[in-house]
Amino acid sequence: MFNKHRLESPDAEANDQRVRVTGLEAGYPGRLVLRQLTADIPALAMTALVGPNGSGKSTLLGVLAGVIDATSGRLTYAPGRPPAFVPQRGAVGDALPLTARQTVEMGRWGQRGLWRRLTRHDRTVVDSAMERLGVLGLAARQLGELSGGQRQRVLIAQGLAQQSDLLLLDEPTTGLDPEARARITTLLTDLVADGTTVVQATHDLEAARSADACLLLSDGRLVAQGSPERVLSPAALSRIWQPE
Ligand SMILES: Nc1ncnc2c1ncn2[C@@H]1O[C@H](COP(=O)(O)OP(=O)(O)OP(=O)(O)O)[C@@H](O)[C@H]1O
Repeated sequence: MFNKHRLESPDAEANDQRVRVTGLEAGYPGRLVLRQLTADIPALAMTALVGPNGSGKSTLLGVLAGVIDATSGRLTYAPGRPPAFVPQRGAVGDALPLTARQTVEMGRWGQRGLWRRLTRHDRTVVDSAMERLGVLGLAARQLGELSGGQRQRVLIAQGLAQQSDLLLLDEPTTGLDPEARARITTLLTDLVADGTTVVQATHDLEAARSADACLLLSDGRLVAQGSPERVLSPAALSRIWQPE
């Protein structure tokens, strides 16, 4: 598992990190968001991205996932599969004419290609992902008809179906009831134990405190990284969330 001393050491072996981000600048047309961001994503660990609204968490996830291009800086990935990205459920159109099952099946397109039929193995992976998220019973329902929390679980199942060793999630437990939240938290912990590197943006300080590492962002810059106890100190929290 994750070795905290290694993360804090400037001599950390490159292969302790799943992703190394160096001097990253990224954003949207006409709007630079991430500025000179240098950070490590430790391998085989849970990393929480924390920071106020608009601090750049989703943008950083988008860059790590390869859906937002960096304008400068370097991203170094340890050998592994392409990342699986689970966006915020609000970022996924309600009007898509897809069932829950078809949505999860899209997670297999990376391996299978867009037009090929899914194999028996693909269907087993999809079933198992849906079962783990408790959404098998919703398989035939239209995505747009599901409640927010149900849709969230379907999107996480889609991420799981990609069978990546790097899972990026944007606020995976926001809007879930306590039982569903606990289920996702347990699932993510199990995935890390099984060899997945998990990165989640979250406003849930309890989830962030139980992560192996935290990256604290403010205004597009990295304010701190390391163990949750160090990064989420009362002083840091009051400085970031209650500016003068
Ligand atoms: N598609 C976009 N086009 C232009 N600006 C954007 C876009 N998406 C986000 N931004 C801006 O980028 C900045 C960072 O947004 P981002 O969504 O990365 O923050 P966040 O930390 O994830 O916020 P939240 O906690 O509210 O989800 C914000 O100022 C936001 O307004």
